[in-house]
Amino acid sequence: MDHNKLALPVGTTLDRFIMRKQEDFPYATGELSQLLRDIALAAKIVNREINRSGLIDIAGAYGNRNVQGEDQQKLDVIANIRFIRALRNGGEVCTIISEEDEDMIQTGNDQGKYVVAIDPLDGSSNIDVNVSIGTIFSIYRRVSPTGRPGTSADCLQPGTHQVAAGYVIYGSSTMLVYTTGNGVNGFTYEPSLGEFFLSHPDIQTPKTGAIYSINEGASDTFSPGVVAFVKHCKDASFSARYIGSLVADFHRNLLKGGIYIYPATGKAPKGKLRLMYECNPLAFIVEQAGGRSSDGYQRTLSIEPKDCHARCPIFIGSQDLVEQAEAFMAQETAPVAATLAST
Ligand SMILES: O=P(O)(O)OC[C@H]1O[C@](O)(COP(=O)(O)O)[C@@H](O)[C@@H]1O
Ligand SMILES: [Mg+2]
Ligand SMILES: [Mg+2]
Repeated sequence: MDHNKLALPVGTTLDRFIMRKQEDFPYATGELSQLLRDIALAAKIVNREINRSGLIDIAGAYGNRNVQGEDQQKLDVIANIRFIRALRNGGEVCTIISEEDEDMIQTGNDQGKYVVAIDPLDGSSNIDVNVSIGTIFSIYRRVSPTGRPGTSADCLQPGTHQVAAGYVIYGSSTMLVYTTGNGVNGFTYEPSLGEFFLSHPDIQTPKTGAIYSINEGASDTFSPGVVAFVKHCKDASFSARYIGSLVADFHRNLLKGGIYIYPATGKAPKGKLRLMYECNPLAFIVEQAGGRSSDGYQRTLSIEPKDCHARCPIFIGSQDLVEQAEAFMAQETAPVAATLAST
């Protein structure tokens, strides 16, 4: 598909962009378009809550723990409610997998063709300190359009089956970045007009870069391959950048070139990040932008999810950097020099 078949000008509204892109698909019925609009609507509402979170009493912990064993922040809960409500009211989604809910959420839209996996609020540790946070979503089509919706066959599909994925970053500006498998486009929110406008058409991530993002606080439990790759980055005078909000670290590296790694650690032997609503959607986007994503060995999108909240290590970003990291992982016991020579 020639992504530029319909190169819409910067400043095109998201609504118009969705509508015009739908025309690329003669058999499109508009349901996915409507679903993307529902997500954009919820993002606008959550954006408003985030922007004024310091003024109203929505800062701090909610007092519950989620299925991950994490203390839920009030904004985690508010964002979760807002997105679930928008997806339920929109009517296109039969089942939702949310980071904040242990079980799959059946919306009651039994005719809904889509399953959505969502991280309503990403970067929870940064909520109260005014650092960029986000929302991450992944969309699948039901495998069994008739019959009981939300079966595990519908919900536990590999990332290669995603029909769309994206994220919202609530930062110095608020942006929505998404793909439907035909390139990646970014839209910036203009609050006074209540509209998202095309600001980053057809995003291509640089093939390489000089930024590495990893929480070195856990480095004493990194595997030899990760240790060797981090040393390689330092020897190459790369810049270390780590915000602690996956969406924000990913977005920076997507635009500037770089690699984000959340490896297996002593505390998180399977990695910390969740396959269905963190790793898969960002892997779909980075691949559509010319980058790469794996667990150090296997392509992220081909990993078979065992359950809704399955975790996996992630190495994601510029093609060359991820390949280099994979070479170190493959040769965990080989001397660094030999590994460098072979990459
Ligand atoms: O504090 P750590 O271990 O570096 O983990 C930070 C990572 O955890 C996360 O906060 C996990 O996501 P949630 O905030 O959605 O739970 C990522 O955004 C971030 O990259
Ligand atoms: Mg997250
Ligand atoms: Mg979250």
